[in-house]
Amino acid sequence: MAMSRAAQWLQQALLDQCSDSNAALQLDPEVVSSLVSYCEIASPSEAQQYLFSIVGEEQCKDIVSEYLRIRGDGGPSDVFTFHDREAEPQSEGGLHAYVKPKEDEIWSAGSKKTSKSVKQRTEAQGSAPPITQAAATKPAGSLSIKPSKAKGRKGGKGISLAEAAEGLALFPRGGPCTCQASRHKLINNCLGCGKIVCEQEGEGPCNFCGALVLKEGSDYAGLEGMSMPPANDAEAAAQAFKDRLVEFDRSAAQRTTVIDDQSDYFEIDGNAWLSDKEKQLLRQRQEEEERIEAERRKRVIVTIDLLGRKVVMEDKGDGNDNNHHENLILAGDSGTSGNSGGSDFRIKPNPFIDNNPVYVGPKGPTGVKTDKKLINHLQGMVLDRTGRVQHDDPVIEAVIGQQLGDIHIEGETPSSKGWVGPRVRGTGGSVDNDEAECMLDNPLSTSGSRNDDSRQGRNAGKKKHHVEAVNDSTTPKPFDICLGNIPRNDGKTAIILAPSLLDQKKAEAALPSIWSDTVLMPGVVLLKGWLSIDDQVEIVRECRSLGTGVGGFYQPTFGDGRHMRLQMMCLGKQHWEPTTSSYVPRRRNYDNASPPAIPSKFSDMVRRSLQRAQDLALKAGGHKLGRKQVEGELPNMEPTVCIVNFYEQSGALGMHQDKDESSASLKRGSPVVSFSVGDSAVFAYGNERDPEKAEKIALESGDVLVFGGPARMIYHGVASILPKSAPKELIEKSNLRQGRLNLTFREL
Ligand SMILES: O=C(O)CCC(=O)C(=O)O
Ligand SMILES: [Fe+2]
Repeated sequence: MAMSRAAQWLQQALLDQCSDSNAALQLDPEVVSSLVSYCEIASPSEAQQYLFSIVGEEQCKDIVSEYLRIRGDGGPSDVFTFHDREAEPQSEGGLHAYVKPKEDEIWSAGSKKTSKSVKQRTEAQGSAPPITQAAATKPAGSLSIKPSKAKGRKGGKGISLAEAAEGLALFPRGGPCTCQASRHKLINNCLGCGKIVCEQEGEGPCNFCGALVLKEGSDYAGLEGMSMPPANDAEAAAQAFKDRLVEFDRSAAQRTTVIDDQSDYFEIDGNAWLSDKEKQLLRQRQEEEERIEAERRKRVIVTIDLLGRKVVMEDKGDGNDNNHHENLILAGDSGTSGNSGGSDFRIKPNPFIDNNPVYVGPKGPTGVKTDKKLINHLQGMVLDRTGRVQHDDPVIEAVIGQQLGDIHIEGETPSSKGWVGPRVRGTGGSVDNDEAECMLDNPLSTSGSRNDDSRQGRNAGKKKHHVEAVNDSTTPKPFDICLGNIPRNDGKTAIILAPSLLDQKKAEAALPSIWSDTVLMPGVVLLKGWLSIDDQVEIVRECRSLGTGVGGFYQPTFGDGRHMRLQMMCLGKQHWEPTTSSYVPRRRNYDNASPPAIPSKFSDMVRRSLQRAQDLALKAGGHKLGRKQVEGELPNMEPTVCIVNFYEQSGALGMHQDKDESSASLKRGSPVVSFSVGDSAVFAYGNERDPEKAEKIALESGDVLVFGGPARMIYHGVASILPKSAPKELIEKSNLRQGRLNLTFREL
């Protein structure tokens, strides 16, 4: 092949240099011609690089630049050095040339002897530089070489990555180091021999075995982005799978979270993995948590429902926060709808209690139909109240008497069962909890306690018959109408409050002032203060004694399970049973006890008072006409039954007729004689069931009311009790607790 002008020039220049006996370069002509022929097929940069590494940069810099200039590939200013590799142009024809070392060549990485050894070998063997045609004709772009990091190195050669990977190439970098990455940073372990390569040694072939050692993510020798596109789908899938595995492995540590709660919470002191500081921190945390828990236990949450007249407190006994009463959220009375389920919520439920107060508006509790004519208890006389008879007057006294400061709520629930509730100064005893559950007894409502038109109770629904033996230990201790040992109930926490003071004052103010005996209507006579204080004290003593004995006071329940808002006992021949609204010899609904006899003193008082009432009735217009009953007349009556009621402050009795006595007695108009002792009551009576249409009077302690004859079937009821209205003397002498004692005598 004919040599180009540039090649001829190069050959001559090199020979001339070698012919100089002083020159460092001593090559024989054959070697020179091999060099030239390689340069001819190499790209300018490769030719330059090649010449620099064989001949030496210093020695042939000028020759190379002139050669390239003649080749037309750049003049002296275009001379390439290792520094300029980034700007390396494509070789002519897109060919890359590279130098493949002979198999027996040992390349010492980073050794400056490289060019020399090649030179020496070349000299010794007189052979051409190692150029293979195959490599020389490798297609462009198949491999590219990025600039070496060992900038400024003299010598070096173009290599393929395949060579580099095999550890055959020389990579310029720092000198050998034996620190094993203890002094310098770690590059990596050699995958060939395991040598630890440090930064001092740098990336490149391992100094020991020659295998390529690279940093993770290295772009050394252009590895970055050099990956070949997958040849086919299978390869692509395999590569993707490999990448996924590698990524999974790489991020394994981040994914794995170890929660050592044993050492976090339970084992502090003996934990070998914790430092002293960590132990201290954990101890502090534990103490803080224990403190918060102790405070939580001490906290007592009390809901005072002024509208619903109730006090309800958290029962923490079972340790469960049973918050399943969200449907019982208290609603304020909007004044129009009275819809307790409306959006007009005023009081949030106490989340800790089972018995959240339920607001019952004029329409009654949600889902319960009540008479729409029920009287709004906030207007005048309290006729429409919700609640039950209760045993809790001390706390009511405190609340009503605005002595809230007197209530000492004890910090902790002493037992898991009941709340040892508010204690009131001076009473010494705990406040009873209300055992009743019914919220529906609307006093004076037509569907009230003594429902329908008489003492005929609702037979429908569940009946709570208590037919156990009288002395059954499950029977609660009878109610004591006098202060002293107050019997406890079953630990439920709802307490029904009496009407607010405002309500009571309004009710009182609305009542007519009656100072003397009066015929209220034909057949209804009020004997004002007829019972002397001594009589009253006697009545209290007898009732207390009978009431706490067998067949004594109990809180009756209607057939539908509702409780009456009073304590009751019957005296005489029969027991009136609210579940059936009938007279029975024994109270099957409760403890099977038979009623105690009516004390003769009582019967005597009845006879005398009735006599007085009859006289008044006659004077008022009633008179006898032969055997014919005349309007206003009150017939005689020998009491065979007495119903004794004790109303606490929230007690009441709905509008009803007394019509469970014998038909003969009723037909005759046999009068009912009623004694009132203790706190005053707002008593309603009239010819209609509608309490709004009823007359209201105050029945005070000592009053006797007689209704019979033409008024035997009047509707009547107790709207409310006026607290603290009992005569002081009576209280002092009898120790009667707050509330009202009422005895109604009738003939069966
Ligand atoms: O307590 C009252 O004044 C009335 C009692 C009553 O009506 C009854 O027991 O039937
Ligand atoms: Fe009655």
